[in-house]
Amino acid sequence: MLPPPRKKEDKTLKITEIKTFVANAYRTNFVFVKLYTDEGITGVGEGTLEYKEHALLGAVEDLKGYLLGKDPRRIEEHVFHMYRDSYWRTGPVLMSAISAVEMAMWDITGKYYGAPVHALLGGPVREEIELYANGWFAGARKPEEFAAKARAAVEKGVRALKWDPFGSAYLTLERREFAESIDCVAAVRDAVGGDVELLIEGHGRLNVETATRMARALAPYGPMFFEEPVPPDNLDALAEVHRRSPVPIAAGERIYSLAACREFLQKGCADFFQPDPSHCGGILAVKKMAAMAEPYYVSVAPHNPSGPVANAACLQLAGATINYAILEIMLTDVSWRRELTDEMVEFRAGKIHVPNRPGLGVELREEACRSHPFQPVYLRHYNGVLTDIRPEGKHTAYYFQNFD
Ligand SMILES: O=C(O)[C@H](O)[C@@H](O)[C@H](O)[C@H](O)CO
Repeated sequence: MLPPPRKKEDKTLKITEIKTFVANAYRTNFVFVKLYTDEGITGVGEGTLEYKEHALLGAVEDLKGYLLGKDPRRIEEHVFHMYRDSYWRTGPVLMSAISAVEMAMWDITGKYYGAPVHALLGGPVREEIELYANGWFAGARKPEEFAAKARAAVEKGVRALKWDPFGSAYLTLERREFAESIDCVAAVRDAVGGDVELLIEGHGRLNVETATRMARALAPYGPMFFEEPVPPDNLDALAEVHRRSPVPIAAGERIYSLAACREFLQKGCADFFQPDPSHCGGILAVKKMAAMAEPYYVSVAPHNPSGPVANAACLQLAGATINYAILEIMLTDVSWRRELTDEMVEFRAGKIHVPNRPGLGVELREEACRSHPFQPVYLRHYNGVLTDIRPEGKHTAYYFQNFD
């Protein structure tokens, strides 16, 4: 229930300062945005966009002229203006900047009204959400290594595992590469048994024919979905694979506008739609996209491999979105992830609790962010070092506070 407005509702609340923080992490640098107001309430957002951190910081800088002095509770209005008045609209950089400040405005609004964001978004619809793990495989290269790491994650209570078994392939797979990918899936299925969900990540790498053949070869292993089977720039190709695939298809992390969402849904591209609240325009954009997906009977499973603020936004969306299917969680990160915020993720029996703290429920520790400055990270999907992006020993199993 929405709490009654506070007495000073008529008072203006103004954004007085906008700061950005970049903190180096496991597979990326987290990019956080913090908004300050004249009432002393602050809000945090995250636009983490690996390989484009500097461009993102510049895009946030460009939004300052519009945002400073504005009331952060007028979220829809501000997003409309930041989007329309950019003229060169959409694209991951601009949309991630808008997303980060949008999230921070939700955080402030929730704190102002003393309510968690999901209570202001039409929720709650659930108190906890099923998760699937990403990053559980860090360091594995051979099928038996993936199998051992999968077994370890399942022993910790994880019930769904995502990974990319396609090595350095792009567009086509040689006969040997094709067989190795399937061997890896078979080894993991064999290790975890029939009750655990397997989610196969394609990172947009195959052509229609190869992806279709792969989908058919994956079918005996019963994956929950095959993600981004083809590159993201041809939705007709994706729809074609979806029509011909015997297994469910997921995609959408590289959809940045309601217009692209419309095309994605109308063309029948997937069973699971994966907009990212750090890239598609923010929390309300995901909520709108989820509503657009509802009459197509498409579920949303937002892309969420980034940092603690993005994760908090996804959790709030999960709490208020009826067709939110499953929450992505990175099981591996740097050991200092826990220092960067006061993130408190309650994990129990394969599910995560939706937090009830006002706003997004997570605070940035500015000093800790400053002690882990930017370091370049490089895309590794097509160069054969998919699973090991830091020198051996630098990544750590990032298990949530009460991961048992
Ligand atoms: O579905 C996912 O979680 C993503 O695709 C991630 O794997 C990264 O965003 C991608 O690797 C780009 O760095």
